[in-house]
Amino acid sequence: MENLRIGVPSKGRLAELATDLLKDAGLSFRRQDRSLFALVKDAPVEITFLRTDDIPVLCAEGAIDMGITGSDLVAEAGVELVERLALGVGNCRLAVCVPESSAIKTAADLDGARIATSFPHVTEKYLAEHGAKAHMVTLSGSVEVMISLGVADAIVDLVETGSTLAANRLRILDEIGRYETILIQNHNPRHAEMADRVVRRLEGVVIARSYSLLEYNIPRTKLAEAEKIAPGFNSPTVSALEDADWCAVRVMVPRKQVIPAMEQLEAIGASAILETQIANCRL
Ligand SMILES: Nc1ncnc2c1ncn2[C@@H]1O[C@H](COP(=O)(O)OP(=O)(O)OP(=O)(O)O)[C@@H](O)[C@H]1O
Ligand SMILES: O=P(O)(O)OC[C@H]1O[C@H](OP(=O)(O)OP(=O)(O)O)[C@H](O)[C@@H]1O
Ligand SMILES: [Mg+2]
Repeated sequence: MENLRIGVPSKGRLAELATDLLKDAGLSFRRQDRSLFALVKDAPVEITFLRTDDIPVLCAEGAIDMGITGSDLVAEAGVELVERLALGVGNCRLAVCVPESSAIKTAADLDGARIATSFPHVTEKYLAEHGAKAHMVTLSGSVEVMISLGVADAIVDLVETGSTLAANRLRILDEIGRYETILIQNHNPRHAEMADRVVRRLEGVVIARSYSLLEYNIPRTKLAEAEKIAPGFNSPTVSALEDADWCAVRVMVPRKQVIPAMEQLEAIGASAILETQIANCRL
């Protein structure tokens, strides 16, 4: 059977994120210099390095079976694909932005305006939904500067921290959508069984990265209360201790909730509370 082909960003902010995820999932490869192709060790998989924004269309066309790219770029490409897995990285929003002092106050005010963007299709759809028609200036980058260059009255661009907007004295008029890095697949992969294995492997890493393992000892009388604080992915594992009044608990806790959970557990009488990072998991 032919190898499964996975498209991975060759450069830009998603390149390293995607490569690290695949390696952590046991899909290791070595990219030589600027080569556009690599074989995965010990699996019938080959990696093709492509531009992030070309990955959706190349996947839909069948040149690659799977790909790692932004869901914003999938929406913009408007192609038929299967979204297999959200990868928990690359979170951003697409927003309509105007100068802080602009007279444009609502989406309807965009009627007749000039809008600079790298997302013309998503923008046109948004404008149509708001009954507005605008002159589109389509660019591949540096969109925020187009207002001060006098090319546009508004922009539609990705916002992450908001620092680019602040630096250019722009404000968000409306949010069009929220996006993240995803694993996509075409409808007829060359190696469907391997494609499912890639999904399961990456899922193990994605879940492991977003959870920690908490272990603690607690008086049995407080166990029910402790389980409310940290209910776990499935349910906590409880083991007996030499002192029959106490038990030991192991539970998965979302990373962001670990510190407050530790504090609350301590407050109800837990002791020896340990956090361990999970490298990989199958649940
Ligand atoms: N702050 C952000 N700005 C832009 N894209 C982001 C941001 N955060 C996450 N992303 C995601 O990264 C994708 C852009 O990936 P790309 O490979 O083009 O990286 P880049 O660093 O913008 O490269 P380039 O310098 O070529 O523009 C976006 O489509 C989006 O899915
Ligand atoms: O909200 P922030 O955290 O400031 O991030 C958003 C900025 O990052 C991206 O630009 P990028 O760095 O990719 O430059 P580019 O315009 O050359 O693509 C995006 O196009 C915004 O300009
Ligand atoms: Mg960019």
